[in-house]
Amino acid sequence: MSDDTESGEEPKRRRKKKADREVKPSDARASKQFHEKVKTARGRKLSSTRWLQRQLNDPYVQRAQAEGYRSRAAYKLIELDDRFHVIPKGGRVVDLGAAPGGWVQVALKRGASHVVGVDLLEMDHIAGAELMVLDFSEPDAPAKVKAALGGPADAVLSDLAPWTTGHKSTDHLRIIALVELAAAFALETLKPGGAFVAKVFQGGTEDELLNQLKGRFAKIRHAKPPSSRAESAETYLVATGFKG
Ligand SMILES: C[S@@+](CC[C@H](N)C(=O)[O-])C[C@H]1O[C@@H](n2cnc3c(N)ncnc32)[C@H](O)[C@@H]1O
Repeated sequence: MSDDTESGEEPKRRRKKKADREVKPSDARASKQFHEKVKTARGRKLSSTRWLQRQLNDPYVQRAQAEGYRSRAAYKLIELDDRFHVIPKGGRVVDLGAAPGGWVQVALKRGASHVVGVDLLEMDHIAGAELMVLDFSEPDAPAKVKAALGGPADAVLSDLAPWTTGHKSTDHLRIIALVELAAAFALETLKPGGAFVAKVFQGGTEDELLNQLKGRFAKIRHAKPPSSRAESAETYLVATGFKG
């Protein structure tokens, strides 16, 4: 996944033995009161040390733990929905790139009646949601998701963030490809009045995507929710009032 990922979970490849940790992430009291400094332990890369330190000092990570959300990313959807009202009560919602499930939890909490979450990674069960392990870039993936949805969507949400290779132009193309797939799916699946929310990265081919979407929605905006880290290139495209 891109280094821009803001999921509350440490990427698996960076996970180290508990004994390497200077401070337990679960020790909420300690992390609330002090800015934690994490020493670089033997065998832990500097990038992992930085990740751990950032997590321990992040108020959204602490809030997610306290409020039972699986990821700090949940707050991005909460903030976007507070502002743009993209999740209608009783609505059908698709969440692309859903793991570990923060957005799915938010969509259900905000009254969506049918939520389909899709990810390459397996997710623990969430009552009331249908979770699919699926590579959304596979040709038959959109049809499978539509079948699970069982009717037109009120909202198509995409927090998809590809795993990066380190090769800049390859990574760039992967990011663009995923956003375009999500947009194409939204255009095919939304019901009139529906909303499309997608993570995009500054420096992507946003102009092309915007041209594709203009005229199909009443309003298209870009928004960076306060919980999205300032140093992250991510922002969200929010298209509302699908015209059909
Ligand atoms: C930033 S995380 C999503 C966090 C999520 N919104 C939450 O609230 O917990 C991005 C997700 O996109 C998924 N992803 C990336 N490429 C994908 C693909 N081709 N198909 C399905 N999921 C993909 C990753 O596995 C990752 O879990």
